Amino acid sequence: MMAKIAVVFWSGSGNTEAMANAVVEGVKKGGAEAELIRVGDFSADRIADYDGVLMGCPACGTEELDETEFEPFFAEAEGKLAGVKVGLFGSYGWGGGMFMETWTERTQEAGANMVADGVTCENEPDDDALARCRDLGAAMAKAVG
Ligand SMILES: Cc1cc2nc3c(=O)[nH]c(=O)nc-3n(C[C@H](O)[C@H](O)[C@H](O)COP(=O)(O)O)c2cc1C
Repeated sequence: MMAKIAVVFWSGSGNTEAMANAVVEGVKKGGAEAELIRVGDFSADRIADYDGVLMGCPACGTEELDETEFEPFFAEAEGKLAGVKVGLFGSYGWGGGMFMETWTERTQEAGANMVADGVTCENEPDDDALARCRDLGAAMAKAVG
C-alpha cells in the first residue's frame, strides 16, 4: 500500500496555503499519497493514522504559531509526535523566519524525526520557495518509502 502523508496547515491570507499545495505536489511526485487538511478539520489523535505529517503555519503573534487553531492543535500534538516523521513549513512577514527555530525545537523535543529542515519564505512564496516546498514533500515521501 502507498504511504499516506497528512499535510496539515493554517493560513490567514493564503501564503502558507500556497506552500502547502506545493508540499503536496512534492509528496505525490515522490511516490506517496498526500491529504491536504486545514488544521481546523484535523486533530492530534489522527496523527497515528498517517505514515508522516507535514505541518504548515505562518509566523503569528510575536514569532508564534497561530493562536486560534494551530497552537492549540500543536500543543496537543507535542504529546503524540514521538518517533513520527515530521516536516515543517510556513510563511513570515518581517522576522526572517525566527518562529521556525522555536517551532523546530519544540518538534524535536517532542521526539519527532524531522525529515528535513523547516521551509520558510517571506510573504507569498516565489518560484524558489515553491521549489523548496516541493523538495520538502519529496523528502517526506523518500523517508516513508
Ligand atoms: C496578527 C499577525 C501577526 C504576525 N506576526 C508576525 C511575526 O511575529 N513575525 C513575522 O515575521 N511575521 C508576522 N506576521 C506576518 C505573517 O507571518 C505573514 O503575513 C505571512 O505571509 C502570513 O501567511 P499566511 O498568508 O499563510 O497567513 C504576522 C501577521 C499577522 C496578521
